[in-house]
Amino acid sequence: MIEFDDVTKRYPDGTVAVGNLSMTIPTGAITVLVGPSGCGKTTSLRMINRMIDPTSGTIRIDGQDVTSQDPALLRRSIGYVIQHAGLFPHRTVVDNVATVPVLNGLPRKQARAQAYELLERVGLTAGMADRYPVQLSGGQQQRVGVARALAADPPVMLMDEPFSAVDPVVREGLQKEFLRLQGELGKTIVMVTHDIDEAIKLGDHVAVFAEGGRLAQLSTPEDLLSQPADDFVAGFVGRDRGYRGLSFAGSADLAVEPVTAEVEGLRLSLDDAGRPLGWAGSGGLLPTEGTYHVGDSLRVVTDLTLLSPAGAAVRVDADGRADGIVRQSALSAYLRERQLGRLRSAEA
Ligand SMILES: Nc1ncnc2c1ncn2[C@@H]1O[C@H](COP(=O)(O)OP(=O)(O)OP(=O)(O)O)[C@@H](O)[C@H]1O
Repeated sequence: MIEFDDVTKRYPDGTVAVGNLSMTIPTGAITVLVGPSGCGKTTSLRMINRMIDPTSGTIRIDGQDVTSQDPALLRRSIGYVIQHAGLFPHRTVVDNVATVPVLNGLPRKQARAQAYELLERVGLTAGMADRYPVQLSGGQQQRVGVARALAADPPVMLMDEPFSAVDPVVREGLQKEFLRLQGELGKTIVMVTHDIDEAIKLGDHVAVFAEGGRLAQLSTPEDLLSQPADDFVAGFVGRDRGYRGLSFAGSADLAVEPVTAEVEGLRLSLDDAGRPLGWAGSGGLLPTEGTYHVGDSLRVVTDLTLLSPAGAAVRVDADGRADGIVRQSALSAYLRERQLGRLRSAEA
């Protein structure tokens, strides 16, 4: 657990980058700091590993005040990943990853063997390990950055815009890999981004910062979307928060109709095994535009009803056989009831 206790950072020119910040960052989860430019996210992150010291207040990691620890040793015990990876250009990839373990006293041979393993774990081939950073793509360099931060097996990792320097496709791949890795490792991760979508996708908890390092809200992504603390948060989260919030809601409770039901003059056509072929009507066969499974979110179902020529989503079982349909009207009645329930329970 990382605790900020009434932390303020005032730079010598008088700028208050972080003002009276108190928050608790839980162990073993991803907490994302998000907010507009200049609101103190990076300053807050860097105060955790003492790259910046607070003007007042205390930061504790597992109860221990960070200022009571030697800054160099503290930094080696905390993984740190930055935008553009920040690799040592004159060292090979494998040596980049092995650097901190060697500084920590691990024999070089062992550190390199471990580095090869880590590089494989983040999706890089052994052939890439002996190259220099400049010989890798931006996305590959970011992977090396993550491997390097993980090399000393630190319980805490700080990540400052780790995926922002790559194109959207590579970025999505890196985000997925990162979540998979975190699922295995369960580190305490603090990540900075200015991208609210990334925060919602990656964060178990999201801290929204406002001007002057003021913490506007710290909550789960779902609560952030459904119950923003104030107008600033609501505005920052964006206008389609209702729709985006549906990605956190399961569809298992949503009632389905039999696959034989007629919808808007169309009927689902099935193959011999019961798998959907399309919507059949007087004009011929129209595509279903996708199907969903019982484990999918309400966002997936909503999207399908928007795309479907019948305005209905088709549910399939594990073998791809259609086992129900949901029409827009039924979905919207369900969503309305759900929202009313949420508002009532928030009031109570
Ligand atoms: N060394 C410094 N001296 C004076 N002011 C600084 C210094 N470093 C940062 N600041 C100011 O402190 C405020 C917070 O900066 P910080 O880098 O923490 O913001 P941020 O939220 O990470 O921004 P961004 O998303 O643009 O990276 C900004 O107004 C910035 O200009």
